[in-house]
Parts: sequence; C-alpha cells; structure tokens
Amino acid sequence: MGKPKVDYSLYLVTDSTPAILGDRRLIDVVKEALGGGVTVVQLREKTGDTAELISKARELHALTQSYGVPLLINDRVDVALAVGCEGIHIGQDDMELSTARKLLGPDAIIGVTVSTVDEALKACEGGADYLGIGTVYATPTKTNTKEVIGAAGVREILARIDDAGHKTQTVCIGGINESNLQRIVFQCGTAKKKLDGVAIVSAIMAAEDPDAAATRLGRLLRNPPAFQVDTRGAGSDITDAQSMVALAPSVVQRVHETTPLSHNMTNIVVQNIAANVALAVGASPIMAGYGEEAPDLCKLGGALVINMGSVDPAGLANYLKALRAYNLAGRPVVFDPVGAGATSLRREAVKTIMANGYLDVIKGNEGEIKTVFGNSQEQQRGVDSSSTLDASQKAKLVRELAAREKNVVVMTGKTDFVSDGVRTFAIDNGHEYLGLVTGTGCTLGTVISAAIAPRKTDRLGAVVAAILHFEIAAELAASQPEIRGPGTFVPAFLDELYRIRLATAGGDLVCDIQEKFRTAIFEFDKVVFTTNKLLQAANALQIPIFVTTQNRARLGDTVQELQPLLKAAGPLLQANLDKTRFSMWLPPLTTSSHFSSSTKPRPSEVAIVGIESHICVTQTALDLLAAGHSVYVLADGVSSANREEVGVALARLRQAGAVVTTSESWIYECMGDAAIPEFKGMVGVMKEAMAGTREALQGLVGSKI
Ligand SMILES: Cc1ncc(COP(=O)(O)OP(=O)(O)O)c(N)n1
Ligand SMILES: Cc1ncsc1CCOP(=O)(O)O
Repeated sequence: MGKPKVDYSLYLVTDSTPAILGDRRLIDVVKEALGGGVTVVQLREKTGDTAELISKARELHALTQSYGVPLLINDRVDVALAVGCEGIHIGQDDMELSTARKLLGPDAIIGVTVSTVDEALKACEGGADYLGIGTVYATPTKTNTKEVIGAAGVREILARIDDAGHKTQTVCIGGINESNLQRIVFQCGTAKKKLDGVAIVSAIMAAEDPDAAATRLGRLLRNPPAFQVDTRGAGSDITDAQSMVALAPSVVQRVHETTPLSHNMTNIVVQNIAANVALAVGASPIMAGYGEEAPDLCKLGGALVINMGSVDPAGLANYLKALRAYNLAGRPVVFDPVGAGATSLRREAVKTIMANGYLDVIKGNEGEIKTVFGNSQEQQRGVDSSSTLDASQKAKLVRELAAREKNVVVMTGKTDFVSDGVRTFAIDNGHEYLGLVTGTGCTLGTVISAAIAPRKTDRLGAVVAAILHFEIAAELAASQPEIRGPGTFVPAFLDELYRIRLATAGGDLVCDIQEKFRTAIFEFDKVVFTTNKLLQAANALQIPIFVTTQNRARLGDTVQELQPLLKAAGPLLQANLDKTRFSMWLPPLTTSSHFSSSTKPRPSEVAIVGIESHICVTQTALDLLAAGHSVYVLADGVSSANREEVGVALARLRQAGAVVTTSESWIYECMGDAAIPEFKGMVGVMKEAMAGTREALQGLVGSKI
C-alpha cells in the first residue's frame, strides 16, 4: 500500500470541550472544516472511554476518507489500530516513537510534538513523519503547555533540522489564528526550510462558521502577507557601505516629495519634538494614540511608530489594534521598545507586541535590543542605555535579531548598528547633544517611519538613510558657532534636518565646458563665468553637481577656472563623467539616486549649463524631460559655436517643456527664503558677480529669448 503522501498545510486538531464545540456535534464541525479545505484531521479527545473514542474515530474516519484527507489519532495507538486510520500524533510524554512505529508499521503516519532542537533532532532521527512544533503562543486550548517558544523557537528548530539534513515535514501549533497565521509562517521559515503547514484548534473548531474560517485560513496560507515586501530592484542588492550612503539622498528626497504620514503612538515626553522632526524631514505627523483610528489612518500610505515610552494597559491595547490594522494594510511599523528591560511590565509588553504583529523595524538602545532578543537578564536603569557589548557582539546581536524577526533592527549608541539579518552596517555619525535632549532618540523612530513609508523600498537602505539624515543634521547643527549647548542645539537641529532634505532635491548639470572649445564657442568665457557662479551657489546651498566632458582625451578636461570649485564640492560632485554620447543622460546620472524616478510622484528639478546648446544641452534636456524631471536651462550659461543656434535651441527646449531662465533666477529659487543662513553669503557672491552677470546676460541672452 505504501505511506500516503500528506498535505499538512491546513491541519485541523479537534477539541470536544464545551468551551470550543459548544452544543454542536464534533462530526458536523469537522465536516464543515473539511468543506473549507482542511488537509489533515487529528482527533484529540482528552476524556471519554476507549469504546466511545473508537466509535467517534470510526465515524470521523469514514468522513475524512470521503474527502481524501488523512485522520490521525492523538496519543492513542490502540484507537488508531482499531479504526485502521492513517496514523497518530504523540507527545513527549506519550508512547515512544520506536514502539509506536513497531505497533503501527512503516506505512503509518506518525507525528511527534517537539519544542526543543534536541527533541526535534531525536524525532527526525527516530523516523517521525512530521513534527508538531510548539507551543508557538500560549493558548487557552492547551493550558498544560511546557514551553512557549514563539516564532523564533520554531525557526531555530527548522534551521537546525535542515542543517542536519533531515527532510522531515513540519507544522507548528499553538495560538494560531487568522490575525497571525501569515506572520507566523513568514517569520518561522528560514531561507532553506519553510513550515509545511499550521495546526489549528480553536480558530476553526470554535468558529461560528468552520467552513468559512477554514476557507479564509487556507486563503491566507496560499498568499504572502501584505507586509511582505518584494524589494527586488529597490536597492536590496546593495551590500557595500559606499553605495548604501549614495542611496541616502534619494530616500531623503522621496520623503520631501511624497510627504508621507507618520502616525506616532508615542510617549508623553516626545509628542511635540517628534511632530516637529517629522515636519522638518518633510513628513506629515499625526500623534494619535487611539487604536480605533488606525484602520482609517493606515490607508493613507504612511507608517506607524509604536513607542512604548509611557506604556500602560490601555496604551498597549491601542498599540495592538493599530499594529493589526497596519499589518493587514501592508503598511510599515516601527517599534521603539523604550525602557524594555526596565520593569517586568515592559518586558511583558514587548512580548505581547511581538506576539501580535509584524514589526518592520525595531529600534532601541543596547539594553532594549537585548531585552527584545530575549536573552537579557539585565535590569535596565530607566530608559537610558548602558553598554556591555563590544562592536562585533552588537553587530551579531542586531543581525541575529533581524534574521529571526525577518525585519530591520537598529541598535542606537555612539556607533549605531543596523541590520536586515544579512547586511549589517555600523554608523558613526551623530553628536553628543542628541543624548542631552530628552526624546531626540525617540524622534529617530519618526524619521525612520517616514523613510520606510513607500512600499517598494529597500527597508535597510531607507533606515540607513534616515539615520544618516538625522545624525548628520545633528553634527551640522552642533558645529554652528552660535550653538552653546543642548538648548540652542534643538532649533538648529530642526533647521539642519530641514536644510538637508531641501538640498537633496534637484541638481546642477555642467555640460562639456572643455578647454578645446574655448576659442570655438560663442561667448565661451561668459558660459564659464555663469558656471563659476552656479558652482559657488551649489557648494553653498549643498546642491548636487553632475559634470560631463565630451571625449576628454581629445577635447580636454573641464576648464581650469572651474576645477577649484569642483574640487571644493567634495561629495556634492556626484559625477564627473567622460562621454561620447551627446546627451549627459547616461549612467551614473540615470541610475543616481537623485534621478531614480521609479517611485517618485514629483520629479527632480535640474539646472543645465554648458555647450553646445543645440546639441549636448538640447539632448540632455530632452532626455531629462522624458524621464519626468523638471528642467531649467540657464540661458546665460549655455552657448554654441554659431550664435544663431542658441536662440533656436532654447525656443525648442521651451516648447518641449523646459524652463528657460537665468542663473540668478535659479539660484534665488534654490534659496527660496532670505532668512536661510546661506542667504547673506550668496548675496555677497551675487553682488560681486553683478557686472559679469550683466555681461553674460547681454552677450548670451540679449534678444534671443
Ligand atoms: C500537530 C500537533 N502538534 C502538537 C500537538 C500536541 O501534542 P501533545 O504534546 O501530545 O499534547 P496533547 O495534544 O496531547 O495535549 C498535537 N496534538 N498536534
Ligand atoms: C494541542 C496543542 N499543542 C500545543 S498548543 C495546542 C493547542 C492549540 O490550540 P489553538 O489552535 O486553539 O491555539
């Protein structure tokens, strides 16, 4: 006959206790569940005499056979033998596996309960057909549970039996229902070994409509959870620090452009500063602690921050409601387990939150992350962090926690560690003033929420970008001469958050201003003059610069006059590319984070200067327009060999949708406000350049536009 092939995916374990079955008949409920698609049935009766059990089992077996579904008997080999059903399920305190196998023969299905790696390895070696791994979560259905192992425990067992080369099939059991099934399956599986199914009692047996419940559970099993994001092509392949840093401006820019909702359920201390930080980075904050609002708020395309800094029972219930709503909507959640190890209540709250939903990012200090990991016996003092781990231990901890939770984990500190379980980075930015202002650490969660709000984004890249934005702003703020301490630091910090995000938008393109063209191009020196002014402004206003040369070997480098400014630009000079194509719109420009347009609802704003206006400038501008960007052609900074070409080219570009304007107009537009700190310096530059600007305008613009 041979051993039947079993589909373990939706495994029903019965329960005849009144609390679950009510006044219904077991056979009727199982029939409905079979109708809903359960794939295995286990008869689990803890009371009643043997004859009664055999008769129930016979009746059930006839039913399950008619659905082509195997029936297994809990604990009782004798009953299985009497009925001739497909097999049994035994626990650690039941008959030995080897004895059961002898009695039932090689073709019987025998499942074994395991809650530790040793038990699992032993059962696999002993020839179990499947493992019932649990208890995943505490459940009123079985109160004599020895171990509650969570998804982390299941995952560990799966990984270890896979490492040992066992192909034994697996289900997990305990507290599984419609609200957590997808997350449990998602978090339990390793890259190499996934669960073969879930075993469920009450979520089907106690359901008002077991057929519908089983149908819904089956559907959930067959589909990936809403929060599982496919980030292929969104940066998840980036593994080196340099590329990760290069990605950051696009993340900052995207927040600026999309104004994502940052829904903060946060503590009483940080409400105000968190809202201001959200605004400074370009997010739209809502400080809403009432969970009933979450089903509406989660539809607005933002992300949730659960900061348990002032947790209480009502707050916890609200977090859980919001967590559920955001998980169901596939919207990201940042969890800040503030003071996680400080009290037993907080430790319990962490467990409850983690058992009730998927957390896309967990951010905490060392003590908090240790508590979340679950191996900390340390008593945390208040919510502050004290460190006992060295750098490699910290990196290992965040990596292991992230791998276990299948999310991103951030451990903040003098050096921050961030990991998605595969890639781990250390970030050494920030300033000590951040530690002297209450609540700033919490506001990092808010910045992260804004960065991870878009669905198709590499979460790790977004989190790294958020940390860089936050910590570099702190450094810039603290370095200003008027900052005397944490009090003056806070407003400067908000300013810098704001300024950095403005600076990430747009860029200046300098097209082929090369030595060999000096004598051939009409009013070449004026193009150079305008470009010089533009580069000064870019350096002062932190605007990214992209430079090209056409066939550098033959036509020379960008002219000498501009070289000191390009050098001074440092990392602002994003590309200095030699080309043969006429258009500048080539990698790395096209792939640069400034212009990656995959998720952008609003395009970048780009200014172009250079030569020749009717060839390279025209083709670059047309390509940028086609890619969805806003193009500003600076008429006092572009020229051609034949002066007549310039006006024709500018007219064409204007018609194609480019804005034809002047360098001064563009620079003032970039500043936006005379109150910004750079304004004074820039006015000085403009004044000094006044005569040259006039000459450039007269020479290059004249009556041409
Ligand atoms: C599929 C599955 N897994 C685990 C159990 C638990 O069995 P056991 O440890 O024998 O506990 P009781 O069910 O006897 O209380 C199970 N029944 N089914
Ligand atoms: C039999 C068993 N073994 C471990 S937990 C459990 C009961 C699971 O019941 P429920 O699916 O209602 O949580």
